[in-house]
Amino acid sequence: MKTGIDAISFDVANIHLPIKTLAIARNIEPEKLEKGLGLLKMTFPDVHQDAVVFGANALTKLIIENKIDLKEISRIYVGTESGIDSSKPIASYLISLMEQKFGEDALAECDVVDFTFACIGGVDALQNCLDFVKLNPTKKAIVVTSDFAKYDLNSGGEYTQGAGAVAMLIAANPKIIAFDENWATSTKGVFDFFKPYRTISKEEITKNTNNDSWFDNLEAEIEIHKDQPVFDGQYSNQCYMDRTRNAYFSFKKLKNTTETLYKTWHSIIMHLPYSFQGRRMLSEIYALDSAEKIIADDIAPADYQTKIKEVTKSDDYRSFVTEKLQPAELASSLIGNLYTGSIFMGLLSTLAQFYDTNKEVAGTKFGFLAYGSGSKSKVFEGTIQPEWKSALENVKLFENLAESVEIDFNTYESLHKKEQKQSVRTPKNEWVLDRIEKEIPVLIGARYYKWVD
Ligand SMILES: CC(C)(COP(=O)([O-])OP(=O)([O-])OC[C@H]1O[C@@H](n2cnc3c(N)ncnc32)[C@H](O)[C@@H]1OP(=O)([O-])[O-])[C@@H](O)C(=O)NCCC(=O)NCCSC(=O)C[C@@](C)(O)CC(=O)[O-]
Repeated sequence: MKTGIDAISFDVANIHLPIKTLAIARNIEPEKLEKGLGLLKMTFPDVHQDAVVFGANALTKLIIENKIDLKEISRIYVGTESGIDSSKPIASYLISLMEQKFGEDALAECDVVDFTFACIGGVDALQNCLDFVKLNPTKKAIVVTSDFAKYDLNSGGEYTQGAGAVAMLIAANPKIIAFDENWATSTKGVFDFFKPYRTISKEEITKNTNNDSWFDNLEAEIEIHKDQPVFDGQYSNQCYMDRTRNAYFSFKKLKNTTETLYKTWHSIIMHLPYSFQGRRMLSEIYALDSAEKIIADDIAPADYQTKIKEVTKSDDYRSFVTEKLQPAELASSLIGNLYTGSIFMGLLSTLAQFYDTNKEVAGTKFGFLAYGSGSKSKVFEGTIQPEWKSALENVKLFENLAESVEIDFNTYESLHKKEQKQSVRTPKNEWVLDRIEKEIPVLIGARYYKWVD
């Protein structure tokens, strides 16, 4: 029995800063970002948007556009690294919003949970749901990936920001893609990118307050969470390369094949923290797994890096990139990093590109290289199904992205600093963050959302 993705939908922050505007403001050569990293636009959440809003909008679209009977849904598993609570998962918020929209108890028997492992949490949720459907073929699951990739102002990650969600229906005999049995994993505990709790002293917190008695209960130090990660960019690239290479060659062993694996893949879908990450990172695998052995595994480390760099400049590699990777890059250039959603947006971008150019890809194999900082890679593959085109009819990815509203640099900075109070875009037919409870002490921090017609 086949299992895989039966339907797909998405929601992204539909306001953006042109990357050129950011480059000029930060005194970076625009060509570096546009031609070196492949960036064109950077989406950023509006005042009324957060990871719950993106997830709820993608999920609502998935349900309505595919006329999903919620009684058939046994699980909604969320991949995210933008949790807004250490206890209550985003999945719990999604359930309450779906009940508001589709009726009380609509999902009362549905199992829901968040999966967190940086950008690979959505792939972990997918693998888990596939196993569940294999065991329970009459049941269905939904995977929602939702994140806000926010970096500090002026940091090396600033131009890779983005925000949004992808939701997918996982079922037996799927319409879009059926995944194969083999999944290879490579894991190593590292500090390439992480979002630690940072400590702040009671003295620091209370120095500007008028001795409010609520603060008496504070411990000497409390832990605060910041959306922006601590990261080492070039080291994170090295970890990405090491994990994906190891998982790729483990995958070959699992398949017991000596043929050049990537040649058997019609398209390659990778985690894209920015558009050109895949093409910059895949050159090592390309060279090591080529029939001609472009580089040897055992050359001296200094030469090794130079050789890999040379491979990326070759005509062969360039046409390989155009053929197998570029369709996945297109949406990433217009959105930025979606963390858990990036790899699935790459799949959607590839299929939308083939849909719009009327290319038939049913029966072809797609290879997936997932990565999450911290760090873990998973390599797996799937076959595009005969009904993929009809399943994509309503998605209209590039039409939707073209409607994104441009913002200027001052608006971007005031949104980033949370100084902006008024939404840039008037919401329509979507979920919005209504308010966050500020009253002390009961329900402080509780978030309330509403549907806007
Ligand atoms: C991604 C980095 C490291 C980039 O770091 P960087 O220092 O901005 O850029 P770079 O120096 O690595 O590369 C610039 C490229 O532009 C080229 N260039 C230069 N000038 C020009 C010009 N004038 N015209 C044309 N091209 C130009 C230059 O030649 C080079 O291309 P290359 O030759 O190496 O292919 C940085 O943005 C960063 O630290 N980002 C945040 C972390 C990150 O995204 N890491 C990626 C791997 S980890 C990951 O993917 C997981 C993650 C981040 O998504 C989190 C999670 O798992 O949750």
